Amino acid sequence: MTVPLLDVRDLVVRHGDRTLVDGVSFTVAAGETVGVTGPSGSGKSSTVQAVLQLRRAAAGQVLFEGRDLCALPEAELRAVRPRIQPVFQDPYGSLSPRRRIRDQVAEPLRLHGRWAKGEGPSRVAELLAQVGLDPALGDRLPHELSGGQCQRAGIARALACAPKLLILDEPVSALDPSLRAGIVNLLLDLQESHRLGYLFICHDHTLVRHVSHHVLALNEGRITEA
Ligand SMILES: Nc1ncnc2c1ncn2[C@@H]1O[C@H](COP(=O)(O)OP(=O)(O)OP(=O)(O)O)[C@@H](O)[C@H]1O
Repeated sequence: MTVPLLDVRDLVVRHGDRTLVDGVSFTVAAGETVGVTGPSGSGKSSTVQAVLQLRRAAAGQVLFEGRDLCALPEAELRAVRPRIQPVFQDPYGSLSPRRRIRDQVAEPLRLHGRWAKGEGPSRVAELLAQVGLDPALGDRLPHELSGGQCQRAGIARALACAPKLLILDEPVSALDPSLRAGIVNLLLDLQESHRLGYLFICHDHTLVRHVSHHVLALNEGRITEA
């Protein structure tokens, strides 16, 4: 049996004596999208923060390629982190406002030892082209791009980490409706070409059902429908 990319088992997240996530289990296979919906305050962000190891799980397991991230020593966790990349709602918020797009896409390549001398700049241009951006836009600062272009640049930066799983936290809801389909189609194309797994938080029921292989509905920290 193949090991799922992500296997979340009986996840519990608490804040003080409040239980925010109460025994949530699901899997995401490579190349598959799992949608997460639910009203505000139902535990969607707390769940993905625990998957990203930004929040400590009080109980349960977060198995990524079979290894429990909650139990990994920090040094090993650091090696796994680049494989799980978040894409957030605010396209400008995920980039540094004062650094050129090119440098921000290059940074993960340098950090993770994939900046081959002489090939780095062409790799950045390739990543920008992969997300549908003219590589010349690499010279710009985030505020010189549209929201849609900026979200694409954020996705290029995530791809520079050679991820296997993207955590898409409302990735199109802050965008002008006319730009949303372009980003959704880009994500679908990238999923196919890179066999990426997606955990896709989305309030829009029509969209989440359109793009997801499975949908989890959360309510008060529990899955009410799978
Ligand atoms: N740091 C915190 N301190 C106290 N309560 C928190 C904290 N983080 C989250 N909560 C509470 O936990 C519950 C779940 O919040 P969470 O952000 O996970 O929900 P959500 O489904 O992502 O909501 P939204 O759609 O509004 O982002 C909410 O009642 C929230 O108020």
